Amino acid sequence: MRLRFTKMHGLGNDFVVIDATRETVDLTPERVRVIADRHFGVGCDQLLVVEQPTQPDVDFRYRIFNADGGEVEQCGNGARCFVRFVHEKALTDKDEIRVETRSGLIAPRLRPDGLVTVDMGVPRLQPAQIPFVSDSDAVVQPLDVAGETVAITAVSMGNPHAVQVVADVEMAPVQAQGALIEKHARFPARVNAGFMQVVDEGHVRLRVFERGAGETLACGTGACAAVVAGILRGLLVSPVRVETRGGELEIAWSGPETPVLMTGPAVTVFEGEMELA
Ligand SMILES: N[C@@H](CCC[C@H](N)C(=O)O)C(=O)O
Repeated sequence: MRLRFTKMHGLGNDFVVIDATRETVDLTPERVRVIADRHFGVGCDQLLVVEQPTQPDVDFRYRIFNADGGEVEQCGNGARCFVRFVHEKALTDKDEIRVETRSGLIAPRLRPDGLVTVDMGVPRLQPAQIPFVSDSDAVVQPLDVAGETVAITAVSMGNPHAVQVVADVEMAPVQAQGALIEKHARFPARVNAGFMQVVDEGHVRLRVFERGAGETLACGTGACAAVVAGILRGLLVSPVRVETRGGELEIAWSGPETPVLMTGPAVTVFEGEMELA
């Protein structure tokens, strides 16, 4: 199978994007892993597939696969790249697009300055919605990680996040602890592990160990979840500038039962073709 793709990134969180609106693309977890492999394939953190919608009044369906081959519910940086992709491929001329994802509808908007704002939906905070095994719905909950108690806030942006506050994000045990939190038994669907340093009430530094991809240069849903956690903990006031290793996002949230708005860039790097067995 010959696969045409576009390589894109949002703040260095990189994607292979496939247009499946006109032809069916037969993706297996093994094929996704090969495409995402940085030595034997194209290389990416996530693979994004753009399809025709399955629901009325929706423009597209957008599917997301982690580098480990697993299909997931949501991807914030991917949502911004998705909008740029459908414009560059002339699949639509709408600036405001309604998109079906595994976890519901999102509404990205391409702005005149080239940045993309995405309505990422209302964050889910009840343990069962995340899913997180807990008898309590307290904002801050203890999590035992290899004998150490870590204070986390569990948030779903469609996909699950465990956010902790750290003194210095550059010194945080992102690799070692992130890998343990990702597969923690209290997160039955696994989880993205966020490490957030609060600089002031409108500015944080963030690193995320992503489920199915390891640490990435930025995580859009991770940024949304971190700001939600920070506001719920009384540490932040919307809007918040989120500094990642790959660049900055602005995240706005007016509080429970309101959607999170994420604004940031999306970049096309190159187009290519790959032979898939
Ligand atoms: N990089 C993404 C999130 C991709 C999915 C995530 N690894 C998961 O498994 O939930 C983003 O920008 O949000």
